[in-house]
Amino acid sequence: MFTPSSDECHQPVVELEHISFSYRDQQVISDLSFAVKERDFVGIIGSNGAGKSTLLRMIVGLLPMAQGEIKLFGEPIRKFKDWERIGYVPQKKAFNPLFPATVREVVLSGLYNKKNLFRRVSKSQQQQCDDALEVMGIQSIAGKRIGELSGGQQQRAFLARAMINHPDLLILDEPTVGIDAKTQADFFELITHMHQHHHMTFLMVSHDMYMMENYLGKEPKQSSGSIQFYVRHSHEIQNCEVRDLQHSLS
Ligand SMILES: Nc1ncnc2c1ncn2[C@@H]1O[C@H](COP(=O)(O)OP(=O)(O)OP(=O)(O)O)[C@@H](O)[C@H]1O
Repeated sequence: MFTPSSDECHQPVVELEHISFSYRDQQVISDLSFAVKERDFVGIIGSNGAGKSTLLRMIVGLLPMAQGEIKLFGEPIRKFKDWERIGYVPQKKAFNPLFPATVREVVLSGLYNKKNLFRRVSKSQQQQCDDALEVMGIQSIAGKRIGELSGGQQQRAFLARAMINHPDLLILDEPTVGIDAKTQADFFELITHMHQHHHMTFLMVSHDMYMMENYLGKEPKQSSGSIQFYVRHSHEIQNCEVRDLQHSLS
């Protein structure tokens, strides 16, 4: 009987095909191809200015692609509409600490898109918000102003915001910058737990080599320019031949 290999039995979530990008005359990304598959944890490292944030911003549709093709869940990005399937936590420097919103409001804003910006928040949406706050362990600070929180608490709030729609893919841009070592370790434990137990796919930029090597191994799977991709599959992926065998027997 044919049993697909772990690489074959999980669908691509993000496909980058010969991507190039320039800011005016500065070429930042050149002919990059890479695929993130279901339930991968992909860590991206690279020197300052290598183009990591630019790449993530292209993937979430914030920057137009100059050349090449990006597919999300198998669909070309220009046709893709299912943005709820993707949670994105941008770099912290993109956040204005004077922003006058509470943690609850920030988390709820993850539900809004252009269509429902002015709708009242329903009971079930409040429940979704409570669930996200609970998963991140920040229910007790839901009423606090986001700007008053510590860096680690803010990161949890932004993660809860990205999680509120139960995304299949979570994209994180340097999520632990500016937070202490203990909080960083807790944060990594939280996201690796989510990777192993919540069947999610992760794409994360980080300068934290210790975490990368610890969770993703010492060798990058691929390098492109000065960007390197480290990959780990979740346990479910390693066992997917078994899963498929069980499916075919049931
Ligand atoms: N809006 C912009 N306009 C012009 N140039 C930009 C813009 N944003 C980034 N750049 C330049 O593009 C290059 C790549 O930037 P990017 O932020 O993607 O790098 P990075 O790998 O994420 O860096 P870091 O590790 O420092 O966050 C840098 O040289 C940067 O100065």
